[in-house]
Amino acid sequence: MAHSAANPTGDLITQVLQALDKTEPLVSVDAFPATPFVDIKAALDRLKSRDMVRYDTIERQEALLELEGEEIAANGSHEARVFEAVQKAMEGLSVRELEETIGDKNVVKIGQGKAFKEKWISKTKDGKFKAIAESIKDVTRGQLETIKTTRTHPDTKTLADLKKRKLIRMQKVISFKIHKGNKFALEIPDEATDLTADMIASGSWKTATFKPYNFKALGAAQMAGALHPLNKVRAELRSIFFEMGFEEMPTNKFVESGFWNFDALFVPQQHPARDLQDTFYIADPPLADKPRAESPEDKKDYEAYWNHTKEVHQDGEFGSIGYRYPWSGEESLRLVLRTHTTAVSASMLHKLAAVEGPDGRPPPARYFSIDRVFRNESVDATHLAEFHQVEGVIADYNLSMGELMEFMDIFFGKMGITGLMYKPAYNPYTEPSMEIFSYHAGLGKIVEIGNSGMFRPEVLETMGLPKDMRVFGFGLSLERPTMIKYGISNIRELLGHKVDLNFVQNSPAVQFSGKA
Ligand SMILES: N[C@@H](Cc1ccccc1)C(=O)O
Repeated sequence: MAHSAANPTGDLITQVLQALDKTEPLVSVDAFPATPFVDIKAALDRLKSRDMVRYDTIERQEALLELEGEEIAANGSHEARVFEAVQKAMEGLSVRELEETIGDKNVVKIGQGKAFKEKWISKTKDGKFKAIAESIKDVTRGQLETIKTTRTHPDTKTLADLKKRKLIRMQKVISFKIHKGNKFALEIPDEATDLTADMIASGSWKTATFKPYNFKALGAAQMAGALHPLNKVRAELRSIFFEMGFEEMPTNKFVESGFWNFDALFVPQQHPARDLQDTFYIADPPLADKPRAESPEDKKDYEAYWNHTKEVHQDGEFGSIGYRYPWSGEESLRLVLRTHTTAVSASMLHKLAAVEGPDGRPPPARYFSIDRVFRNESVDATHLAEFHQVEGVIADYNLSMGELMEFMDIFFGKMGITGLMYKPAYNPYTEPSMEIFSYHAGLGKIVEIGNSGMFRPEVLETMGLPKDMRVFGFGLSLERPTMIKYGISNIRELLGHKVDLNFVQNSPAVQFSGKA
């Protein structure tokens, strides 16, 4: 908005008024050929709103000389130059001599042909050019000179002709034809912007000139709400999940029991992830109630599931020998800030086990969530104690690893990430587990983009899911793709109190194009 054109200098306004005082109507391109159109218009609009001028917009075609046209206007047409050179040499000129005199082979080549045709020159027996005309008239040069000064030519045929010869070009010029308005004066009078109490008291309002309202003026740009870059990427990812048939999981609880965050996922109670260094524990209240149904429709026996989980940890089942340690019920009830949204996936899968599909068995399902998780990490440029996890879970009968890798290709392909690579990894709840990598051309290196795996029978069958139902899960952070997308190297630019609001306000929308 603060463009200079919207606020023309007083100088230009004074110049317009003075020029108009002498010449009326005044044509802006003639009076101010070098002043930008927008500046003139802004000045005129200011004067017009005060009834000091009236103006009409006029459009006209102007003829401008091309480079060759300029040269002819300055030095004469090719044929005229040939004639003049030949006429000056008493003995006539050979082609080479002519070329030397004029210094441009091209001028000689075109010029001598035309000069012959016009019967200005002829050739002697010894091959020299000789002038035969007394004098000539260089019509083209004359026409171009006229155009150079007037930017047009009275004969439209001449204009068309010169344009065809590429000596001139036509250009549309917008100009203003300006007349004096009813309140014309040589300068804008002093203007009051507001009617004040003082003016009313003194009566000066009666004679004051008020600045006219400009109802067309745009208001100052307002700072409106803007989606945070993480939200923009999140929205894009959600639409990819929905498009691929996923259902969104309810991830509204940040606090979970150790049971859902760890035990249901067959994470042993001595696992380092459960250490204070890795997990935030809640002090008050320290313990959750035993797992239970949260809605009357949920007919699962949570108490039995809790006990069954204990048995599988201690002694194993479903082909597993278990961990062989005394499982503590109290440890499983300790409240934690969830360390992954897989805690929610666990409770979703447990519920799925009770759903009867058309054939009486749990139907295939696809769940996803994108929400916050917490880890007791040392904070650095790329790690905070909290981040957003993108999680997907696919449950189906007889799923194979090949199908899952195919799915990953499609899913990440939609985000523009291609050429996935896998590395065997370890999660207590999946076997096999695979870290997912991709080559990032922008960074010039291979980056880890996620973690994945097939849930173990100890997890699924304890929940009551059928043996031949396989469940594949994967997780990635929302921050990583967002940082890459926006070229951010420090996570604090994205999260926390140091975030630059201008960046949030102006970050472009993300559209995963499906291209890397
Ligand atoms: N929970 C894993 C991601 C994951 C989800 C589901 C299966 C396998 C892995 C993580 O936090 O990295």
